[in-house]
Amino acid sequence: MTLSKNAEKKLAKKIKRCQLMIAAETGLEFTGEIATENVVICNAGLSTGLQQEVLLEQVLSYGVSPEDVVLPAGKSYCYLRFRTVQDAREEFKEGLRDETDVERVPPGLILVEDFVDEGMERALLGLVDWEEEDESNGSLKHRKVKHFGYEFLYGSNNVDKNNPLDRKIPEMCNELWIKLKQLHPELSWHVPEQLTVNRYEPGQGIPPHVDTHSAFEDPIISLSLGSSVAMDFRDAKGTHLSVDLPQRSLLIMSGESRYGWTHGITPRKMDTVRLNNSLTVRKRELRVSFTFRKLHDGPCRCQFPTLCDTFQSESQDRADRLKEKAAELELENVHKVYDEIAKHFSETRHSPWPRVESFIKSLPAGSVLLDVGCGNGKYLGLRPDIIPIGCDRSAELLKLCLERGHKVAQCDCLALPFPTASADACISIAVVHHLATEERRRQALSEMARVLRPEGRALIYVWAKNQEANAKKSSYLRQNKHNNRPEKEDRVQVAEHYDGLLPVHTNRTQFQHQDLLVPWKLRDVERNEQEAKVTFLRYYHVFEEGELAKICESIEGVTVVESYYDQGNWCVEFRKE
Ligand SMILES: O=C(O)CCC(=O)C(=O)O
Ligand SMILES: [Fe+2]
Repeated sequence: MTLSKNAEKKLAKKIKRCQLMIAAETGLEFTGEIATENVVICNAGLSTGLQQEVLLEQVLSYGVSPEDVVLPAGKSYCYLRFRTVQDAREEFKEGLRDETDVERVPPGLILVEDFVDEGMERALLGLVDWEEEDESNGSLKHRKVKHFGYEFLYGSNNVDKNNPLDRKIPEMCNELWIKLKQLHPELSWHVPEQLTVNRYEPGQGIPPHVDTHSAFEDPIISLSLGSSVAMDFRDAKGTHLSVDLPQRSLLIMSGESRYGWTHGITPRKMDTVRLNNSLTVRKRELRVSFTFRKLHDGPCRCQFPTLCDTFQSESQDRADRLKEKAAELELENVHKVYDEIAKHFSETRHSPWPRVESFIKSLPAGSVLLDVGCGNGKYLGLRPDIIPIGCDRSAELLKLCLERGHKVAQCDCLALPFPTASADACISIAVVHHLATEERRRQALSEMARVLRPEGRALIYVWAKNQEANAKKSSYLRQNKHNNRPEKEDRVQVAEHYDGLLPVHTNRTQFQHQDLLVPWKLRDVERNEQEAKVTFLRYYHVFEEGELAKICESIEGVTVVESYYDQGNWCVEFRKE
């Protein structure tokens, strides 16, 4: 618990008083253990000005939701009534965690209690004239702010480096750095260039945010003056920690707490404070915080991509580049490769996959079956009583189909040369994962839906990123005869004719990335040497669970009938309405 010793004592006394009063009024005894479905919260009742919503919002965020909240008229306590004693215990455990749990704070967060004394607090508060209207006032609807050095732009949580303010950080603050350096010499602390003073009336707050990574150095510090407050921290996994910031304490957000968690203050008039095994509410007073930041130049290189502006913009750049280069990438690293490896590839592709075969076997006689990306045509000859038509981009693979007497057409799956509603069924096995953007993958699936007649069915297979679903290795991984392990160096190899970086996968190992190049090693027959091999790199986008079904569902007139995992593939059967 982050209360000063004094406040802690005061609160403990108050709680004891409260308990005695409730005991006298109701004849109940306090045990500290839960034996019924009721949990009493002291100093949290109608007479303390508590609103039910405030209580619910806070209690719900900790554990099981209560069936009922009882706020007896004119009393300073309330009851939470749970469905079962078990639920009440859960809540008690969760909401009123023991001392160590309550002290949980985001990693890297340091709280220095009583960082300034009351004299310094008064002096600092006196620095800001809230009546004065000038360029350093931020225009915010719900709270007042004043900026020094640079304006902190709350829209972007950034500053305009080219637009410094005339008003600099007051000199009085210098003693804060000296003290901080003495207390925490391990911090790479720089003298700040920017100060934002936030003024929160009770009931006001600040939305969850992260101070833009690339704009400011680590750490960011914030001094709480005038009132204590609970600050909410949330990480990418959804963990929520409420950290109590006592009056006159200094909050230091460094490392993970600076980069991997958002921080914010929920707008409300009181906070739930947990002390030992008790819960109580504390009214907020006027709080003024001093947040100091040092500007940072260049990109951020943190380990927390979810909240990192640099990572987000760089990955957007990568995605944009990939979009532009998608067709080129597919030409070089899919179509040309299949033409080169057609014969060898075909030798490795004989037996039909059982569930694809049973899909084909389930079709009524006379059905027109379209195989989009038919390869060597291994699914075209399964039934003499249907009309299978294959299509593929690779002329060399189509030659093999023709040799086997199949009917095939050469085309790109993004534009099928077949009339709308002309096929009864469609299969596309291990094809859509060769398309380099989600837009193109959706386009191919939409084309299949278009050519299907109403009620027509399609079966799609794509490679799964996870090759070990249900703790069982896929046949692809099981063929790892040489005990291959992912090779680090290979991952940054540049794909020829593609100006982005794509990792090169190590065959027969789990996928490390979603977009990658998979090597195909071909014996060099020209040189007729057993060992001389040429490596071709095929582009793949391997699918996450649910990804394929989600795209199919987003196509108008398509209903997903089944979505399943089969030997390292994500598979969807869909029907056209
Ligand atoms: O009031 C505080 O302590 C924090 C303010 C804050 O997060 C900010 O200004 O970015
Ligand atoms: Fe902030």
